[in-house]
Amino acid sequence: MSVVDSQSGRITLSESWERILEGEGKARLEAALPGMLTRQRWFGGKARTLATAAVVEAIPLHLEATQAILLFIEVTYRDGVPETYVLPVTAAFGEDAEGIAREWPQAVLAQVAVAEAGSPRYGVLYDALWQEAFAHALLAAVGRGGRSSGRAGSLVAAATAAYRSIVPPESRLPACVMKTEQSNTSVRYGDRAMLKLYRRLQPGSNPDLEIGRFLTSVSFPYSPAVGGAIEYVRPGCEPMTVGLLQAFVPNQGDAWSMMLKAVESYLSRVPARAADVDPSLVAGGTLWEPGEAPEEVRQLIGPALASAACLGRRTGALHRTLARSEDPAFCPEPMIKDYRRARFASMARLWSDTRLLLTERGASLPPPMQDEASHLVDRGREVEAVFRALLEIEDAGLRIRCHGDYHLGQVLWTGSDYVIIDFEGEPARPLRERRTKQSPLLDVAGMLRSFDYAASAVVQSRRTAGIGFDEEPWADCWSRRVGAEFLTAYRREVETAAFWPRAPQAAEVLLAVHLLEKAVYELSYELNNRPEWVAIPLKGITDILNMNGTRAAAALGR
Ligand SMILES: Nc1ncnc2c1ncn2[C@@H]1O[C@H](COP(=O)(O)OP(=O)(O)O)[C@@H](O)[C@H]1O
Ligand SMILES: O=P(O)(O)O[C@H]1O[C@H](CO)[C@@H](O[C@H]2O[C@H](CO)[C@@H](O)[C@H](O)[C@H]2O)[C@H](O)[C@H]1O
Repeated sequence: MSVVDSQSGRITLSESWERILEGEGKARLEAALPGMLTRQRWFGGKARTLATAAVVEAIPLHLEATQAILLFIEVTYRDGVPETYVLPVTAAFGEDAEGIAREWPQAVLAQVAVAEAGSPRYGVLYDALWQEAFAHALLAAVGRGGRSSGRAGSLVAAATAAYRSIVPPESRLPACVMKTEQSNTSVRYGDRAMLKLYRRLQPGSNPDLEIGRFLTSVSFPYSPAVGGAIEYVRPGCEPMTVGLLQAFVPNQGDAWSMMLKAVESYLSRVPARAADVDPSLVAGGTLWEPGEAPEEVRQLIGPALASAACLGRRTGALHRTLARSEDPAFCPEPMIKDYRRARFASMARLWSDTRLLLTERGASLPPPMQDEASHLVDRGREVEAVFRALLEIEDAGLRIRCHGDYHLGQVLWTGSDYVIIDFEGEPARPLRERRTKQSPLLDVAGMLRSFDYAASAVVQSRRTAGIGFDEEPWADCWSRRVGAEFLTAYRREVETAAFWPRAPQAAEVLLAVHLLEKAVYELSYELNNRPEWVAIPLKGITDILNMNGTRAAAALGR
């Protein structure tokens, strides 16, 4: 039984802390949850007005010598649909508790006291992933397999055949929460394994697990092997993915940080050579028809060209592999009219929501951007016409399972090759949508936008720091040439695949449609998350609207 001290808010328990949800403790925990959730990087509801947070499932976990409770928390907002978040909690007392409150204050949920004969023990209830013993016990539970029951369903842990090659037997690898956490939280076990706990629970398998498990089963060399999963199962419902164990890939950083360095070094070399390079060479070539890059430009850009080509080949290999499966969840499907209609509707919705957001927030943007924003709002019909090309296109190839949120941050550089990670799809979309088969040009467009982001982000930060001259044409040249290298290598890899559209113009039009969709998504992402970066997709959209493929798409859609 638990009671709450009304002054301190501390929850006092007469026996074990595990009885925290009995008596007054549950309401106290639920009152503490909003504050804790909004402090977390992984909490996706920060931009919404939170109304309530309620514990809707509690699964006691007695793993090895550790005790934890896995909580499912239903969060409701003033508007819109509720969300469910996953939070494993455990307790620490005395000096351990003080250490946790000092080092990881964001992990603490509530103050507790357990009444023991005579003097109470004071402690904290906190996110169990930060407890090394729990992290070890969870890893072992995946390897062993097992089930723990909650009120409505059970948590099931299971290993794949790859577990043994990932986790050395009888080992105790140092475990720690990774600082790079984003929408989820991952625990790293030495240089061998990584356990990712998904924070938002949604019905159905997470594509990260589904795609990862498939790629592991065919020994795909350019993604981390999946060693197991933790799922929540309930009679009559699809399992929900709670955790994913995968091989840790020792790496020298992601392709995003590599490309930022490459752009920085390119731009710093330009002034010394600019006078020798004919301006038409800087502006020449297109993404789709780049022609041979002039030697002066190749030399200036340097090794980023070969890196982009390698990434293009790996992306092609990923798509060919994903399209090879006969499993109904993977096997390619024709782009029938109904699918294209649904995609057009989703793109048109994205555009009208983003356009509204841009109109609302436009006035708070810096003045030069306000003009750009209003020009874009005026070009609304043109944007819609490009998306409408999807309805008219005759040969769109096949749709396949894709990465879904492909950008330079989703690729790790091992020192000798690229490894593709995070097959979760765009975190804001429902799982069902993320598992839908799409045109492979969705991923291609994602990566091409990312090259453009890298170039623009460096120009923007150099401009803010007062470095350099008018670097934009040079940055555009970098992103077009590096992007074209990626695209050419990718096309070479997939041109004989059944999913690739046979008519070259169809592929070019499809690419334009997906580039525009991604850039509109980015505009909405930046307006909501990083207003200082809004200029990047704004310029991106204008550039995309001027591409030949986009003009052809708009003509088709009019
Ligand atoms: N298998 C892996 N090996 C090594 N590092 C990884 C691995 N998977 C992810 N990471 C690192 O963790 C970060 C976050 O991983 P990611 O899967 O993108 O998480 P999230 O879904 O939370 O965005 C990555 O940017 C990368 O630095
Ligand atoms: O990595 P996530 O799954 O969290 O993806 C989201 O955040 C990304 C930003 O971290 C965002 O990507 C955009 O910014 C990147 C640079 O930070 C850039 O490389 C990408 O091209 C650009 O789209 C992504 O869109 C979003 O879903």
